[in-house]
Amino acid sequence: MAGQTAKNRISYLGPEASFTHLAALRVFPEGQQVPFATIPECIEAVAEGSVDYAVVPLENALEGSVSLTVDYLFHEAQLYVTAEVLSPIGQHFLVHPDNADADSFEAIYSHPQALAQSHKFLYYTYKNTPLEQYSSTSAAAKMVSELPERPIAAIGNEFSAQKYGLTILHRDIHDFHFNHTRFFVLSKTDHKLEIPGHEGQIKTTLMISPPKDDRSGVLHQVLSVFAWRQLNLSKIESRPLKTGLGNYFFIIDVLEDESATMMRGAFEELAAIGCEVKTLGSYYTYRNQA
Ligand SMILES: O=C(O)C(=O)Cc1ccccc1
Repeated sequence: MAGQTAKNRISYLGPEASFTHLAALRVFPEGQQVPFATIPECIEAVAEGSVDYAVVPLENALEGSVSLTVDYLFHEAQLYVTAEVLSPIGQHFLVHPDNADADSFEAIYSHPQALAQSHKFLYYTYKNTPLEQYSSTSAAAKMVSELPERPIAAIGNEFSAQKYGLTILHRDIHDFHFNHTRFFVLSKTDHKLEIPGHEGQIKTTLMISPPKDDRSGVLHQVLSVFAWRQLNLSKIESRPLKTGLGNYFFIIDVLEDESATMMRGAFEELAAIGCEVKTLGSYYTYRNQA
């Protein structure tokens, strides 16, 4: 059981005050936080061992999966999930204090997920203002703070506003009240991060590739492996295998520890029906406050 010492190095999508940074601080308040410019760079850092953990966004309640993270975990890296962090996400419209009285803006910058989560607000309030994708919400906020002579805005969180000295011109502009993001805490070794405050339920994430013969009813067979053992699923999603149109793998979250007898039976039966199973490990859930 690793993960609690101040010596841990943690990669996150930077710069400081991104949503991912806040998630990383929830589980490693004393760790050494190392910012990277992209999600793949965060994952590569843990895969090559220059950091101990990577904290990456996996899915958002409004926008669905962050496919970059899911696909990287399936195709590129053999890593394990040691914890998940569920964070409430509040998006605000941030401007340089010098531009707080501007009635129009040259452009609005943010991470694509933040722009998408605020789509209705942006459409109705700043219909003709160009939306520019940026590497993260905090990178956009930092950029706006460095260019007071340009009437531009960023979308991001309250901590970015504080950190980079920006004014919140419009608060809570995300389109639906229930806006949460799920983050994974990844490591090269298969273990559970156990620090105070986790929820009781253990979860296991599996990536299952169906047999190549493409016979009918395979998904039904896969689901029945879990159903008759009364193994509860909290998520199922399909992603392209990238081997041809119509070829998919399934990401399944099971509310059980992978070492449980029923789970070991499920793995054997999945192998018997010709499925390849990649387990990302079993882990606890940690919640972040708003
Ligand atoms: O850009 C950020 O701040 C991130 O950490 C990525 C992100 C963007 C929007 C919601 C959750 C995570």
